[in-house]
Amino acid sequence: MNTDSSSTATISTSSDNLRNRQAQFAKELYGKDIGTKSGMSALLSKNNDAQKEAVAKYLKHWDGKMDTEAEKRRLEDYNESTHSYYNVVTDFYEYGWGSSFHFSRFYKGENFQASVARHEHYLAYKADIQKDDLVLDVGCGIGGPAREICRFTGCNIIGLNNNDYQLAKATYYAKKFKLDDKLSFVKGDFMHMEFDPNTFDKVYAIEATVHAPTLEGVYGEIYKVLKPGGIFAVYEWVMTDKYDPSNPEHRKIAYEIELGDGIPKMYKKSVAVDALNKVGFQILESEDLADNDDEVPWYYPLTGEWKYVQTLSDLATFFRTSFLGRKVTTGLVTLLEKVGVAPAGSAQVTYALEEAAIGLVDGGREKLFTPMMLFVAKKPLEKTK
Ligand SMILES: CC(C)=CCC[C@@H](C)[C@H]1CC[C@H]2C3=C(CC[C@]12C)[C@@]1(C)CC[C@H](O)C[C@@H]1CC3
Ligand SMILES: C[S@@+](CC[C@H](N)C(=O)[O-])C[C@H]1O[C@@H](n2cnc3c(N)ncnc32)[C@H](O)[C@@H]1O
Repeated sequence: MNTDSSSTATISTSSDNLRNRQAQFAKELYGKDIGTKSGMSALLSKNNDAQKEAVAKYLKHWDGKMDTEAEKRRLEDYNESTHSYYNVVTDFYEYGWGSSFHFSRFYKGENFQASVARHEHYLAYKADIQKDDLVLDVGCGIGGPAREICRFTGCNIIGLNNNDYQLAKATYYAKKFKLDDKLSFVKGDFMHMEFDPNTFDKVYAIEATVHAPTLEGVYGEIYKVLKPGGIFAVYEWVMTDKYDPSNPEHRKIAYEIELGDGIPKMYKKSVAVDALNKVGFQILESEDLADNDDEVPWYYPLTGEWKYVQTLSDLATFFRTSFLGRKVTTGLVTLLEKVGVAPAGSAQVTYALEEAAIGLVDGGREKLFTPMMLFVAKKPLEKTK
């Protein structure tokens, strides 16, 4: 009994320490008006020493080693490592992609923003989100999807995130767009949720739970906080059934995705299915939305192939995300870092993002990887396990 309570106290003290340290660090990195600047302007105003430390903390696990020991270290350090990853990539993401940090399908004639919003609406529809529902957004980024889903359905959303900088931005935008009566954002690790059990009507997660060291861990936490009868809908990042980890070409692609996207370990689809079942969910639907003959593939903005661009309004986004645009960004950031305008380590981040882009496109083309494995799962009314 004693041992139990003292170990619980030790765990919560150490997680409080981590939380305080991370919050303090974000303030050092971004200064007191944290969250109010965007993209390149935010990047250029970062503190040099703090940025150097954040880049080192992210990249220390990515030294090319693919053995089980290296993987174990990445899995153990998932929280700090992911936190550091988003401390250094968030401004690039916002500059290159916008405020929703996920992929989407594209229809002919549909522009980039419309496709991103439709992908979010589709998940809200699949999760059966209704007006005034209390909804949890697991790994909410800077709140792009939460703002869109709130406008689309009229629900109330709590966004959970372990990154202080993104939380500051999400909170700032909710206020700016007058959605702060419906949206709130809280700091927390999705592997150890602090909400009361059976709190939420619906839960969704968009391209976030892939950062978990184990899918069973994060799905188990979601199951706990969802009300009985509630729905969980997720776009999961997984390697497809075609992926063979013993094939060096396949493993190289998975490693590029892990490195460039700050993921401790990419799992296969079957691992996600087993994890959902094991924690008690009843899977209502599972579909790989990337497994189709779409004329415009989901990874097109990263290819640099002009033939896919759908509207003139997408030209700026397409240029920034394309191979050529990325080279221009890397060159400019390298120059700005050399003359002391961009913080130290920024160029290294652009190299890592380049690996991400290459791994994602190769994984997409070969159908070894999908960023949109849709699972719709229900927490049964009666306890089944
Ligand atoms: C990391 C996870 C689980 C999801 C994020 C998905 C995407 C939003 C990102 C994956 C790779 C990112 C890159 C960029 C934007 C956001 C992603 C597409 C850039 C285009 C941002 C601008 C840089 O100069 C190049 C980046 C390449 C990778
Ligand atoms: C690719 S972003 C997606 C963000 C958002 N869902 C969207 O689509 O814009 C992944 C998100 O998961 C969050 N995340 C990663 N690990 C986490 C953890 N252990 N606990 C809470 N959030 C986490 C990151 O901080 C980031 O906001």
